Amino acid sequence: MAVYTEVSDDDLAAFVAAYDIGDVVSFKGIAEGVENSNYLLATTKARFILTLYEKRVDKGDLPFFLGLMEHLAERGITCPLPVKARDGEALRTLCGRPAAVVTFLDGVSVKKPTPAHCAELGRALGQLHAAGEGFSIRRPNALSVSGWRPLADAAKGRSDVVQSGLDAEIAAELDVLERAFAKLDLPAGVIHADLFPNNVLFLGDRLSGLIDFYFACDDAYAYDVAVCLNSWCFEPDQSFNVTKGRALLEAYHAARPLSDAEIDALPTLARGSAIRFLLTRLVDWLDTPAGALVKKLDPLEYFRKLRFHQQAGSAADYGWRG
Ligand SMILES: Nc1ncnc2c1ncn2[C@@H]1O[C@H](COP(=O)(O)OP(=O)(O)OP(=O)(O)O)[C@@H](O)[C@H]1O
Ligand SMILES: N[C@@H](CCO)C(=O)O
Repeated sequence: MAVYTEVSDDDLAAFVAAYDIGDVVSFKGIAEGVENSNYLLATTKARFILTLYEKRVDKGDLPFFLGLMEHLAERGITCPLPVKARDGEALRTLCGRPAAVVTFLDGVSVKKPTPAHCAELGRALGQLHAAGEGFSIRRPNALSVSGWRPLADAAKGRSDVVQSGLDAEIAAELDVLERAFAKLDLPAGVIHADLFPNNVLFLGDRLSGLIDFYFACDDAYAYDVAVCLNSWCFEPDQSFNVTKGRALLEAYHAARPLSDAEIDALPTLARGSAIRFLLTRLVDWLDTPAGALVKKLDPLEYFRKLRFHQQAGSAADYGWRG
């Protein structure tokens, strides 16, 4: 579910009246997503997504997210474009929550990405990184290496109910990663940081849009590549598909060339990205009450991915041919 805040007809009518987007034709909550309340809003002019930003989104970050989507859309990236109301503001309030209207993108997300989808994704990610250059607002990645220990502490003493020995495994991994990340000095800029298949839309085999920029931040570009290797290139049996990895990396490299340092860092970055999603899923798993409507995501999926990366010797294990 992702409708935490119900919007009444009167509230909606008053809200839409501030825009030049036509009259409401239909308004429907969207089930997918876990962070915010999303509605599909159809008007006499077009379709839009209306998002009410829920508790986990820091209000102070919204100018970054909305400004970034505008910056990227102006540079040819197919991402939602925030729609300004007549007073020139895209960020408004609805039902006591910060809210925005963005353009609707056609397409569907793929459940089982093929190598062709991975190539499309790699190319779009490279283009996204290049297009983000020059964006003026900064947002450090709160879920990078300095954010992992506090998450592990939040789960400490409880994670063994998910898997015996998990606390100790996480602590040992963090010791390794904190040292390894301290040595990295990689090209950085705006990254999406959560470009999972559910946040990428396709029309057939062609990528038609990127959505959900609410984890976007400043970090190493190659970390974003590692997030995608994790979320696009493993099979349901948790084996890594080298053909998909190669398709993703080669298409990315063609759009934004990877340096030798970035390529060498991939196993470390993939481990880091695996622990990031393991930890956020673990804390959510432990903190979400039984019976809550939110779909809980399996932390152990990322523990198994982490195991693979711990064995990876070089980028060749991800399909990189140099
Ligand atoms: N601009 C858009 N165009 C078309 N569909 C969209 C758009 N924005 C969101 N959606 C739809 O709404 C769903 C939820 O959106 P989104 O992923 O942004 O939500 P979220 O609550 O931030 O979720 P999560 O962080 O779990 O991915 C998407 O899966 C997609 O189906
Ligand atoms: N993509 C995240 C969910 C938050 O967007 C995950 O799979 O853990």
